[in-house]
Amino acid sequence: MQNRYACAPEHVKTMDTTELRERFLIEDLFQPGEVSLVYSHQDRIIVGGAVPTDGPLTLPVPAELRATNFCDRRELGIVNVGADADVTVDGTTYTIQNKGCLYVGRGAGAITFAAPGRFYLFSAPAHTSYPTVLVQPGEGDQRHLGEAATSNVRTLNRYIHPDGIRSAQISMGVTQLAEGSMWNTMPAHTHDRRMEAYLYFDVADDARVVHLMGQPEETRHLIVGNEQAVISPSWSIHSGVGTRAYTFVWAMAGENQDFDDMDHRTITQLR
Ligand SMILES: O=C[C@H](O)[C@@H](O)CC(=O)C(=O)O
Ligand SMILES: [Zn+2]
Repeated sequence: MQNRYACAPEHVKTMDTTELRERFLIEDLFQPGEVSLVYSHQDRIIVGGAVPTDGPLTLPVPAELRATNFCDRRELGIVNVGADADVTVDGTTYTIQNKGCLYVGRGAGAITFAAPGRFYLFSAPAHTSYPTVLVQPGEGDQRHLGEAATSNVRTLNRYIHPDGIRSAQISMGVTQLAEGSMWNTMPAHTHDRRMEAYLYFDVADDARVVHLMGQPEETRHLIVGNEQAVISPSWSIHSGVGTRAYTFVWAMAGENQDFDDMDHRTITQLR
């Protein structure tokens, strides 16, 4: 498991492209035949990618967790960005459709992933246990956002949240841009109560997303390709513009689970 420490905003101001990418962008999360994990000290979340090929893959229990099972003290959200495929938790099999989500509560035992899925993982420490629940695309709470005039028509699906799949601290969902729309989360916001991670997917091979990060008055950008993830500290904006439409998984952890508790910034405040 890769380890990434948290960075202060004063440090981020001084970073060049290479260092920004090393610290905040995860380019190689989806490796054929492997489960890849990155431990971030931003709220101690773990992001991962599981790409089963020849046979099912078992979620490893990295030594860094000092645990017997991955979910001994953690909960886990899984979104399938590949074709419909099975995940087995403690002997129960769930078929997650493309863009569907499985929540795995604290206390779960062995977790395995089957082909042809491409599974994105987001995990956080959990103080209590909630049931393992599957939600398929379209079954979450949907918000239709944006306008053609601002090139940000999109559908936001909330899966793990206080009125949906319950969790100890994870909030998680999928936002899909309409054809011809390119912007997400502009006007931008921060939420000092929560960190957030984005996984951009369904990005065309010859397309990129320009992800905006940093303090609102001191922004930086990352050029992001398909199935690459970005770690967004609580003090950072997280917004993106693609060279064409794309989809992303967003997931948060931290002090609260109040989705609308955001510190909004106007477009003209950004620097
Ligand atoms: O705090 C919430 C997150 O930034 C995302 O849910 C935003 C998003 O999906 C969107 O505006 O399209
Ligand atoms: Zn946010």
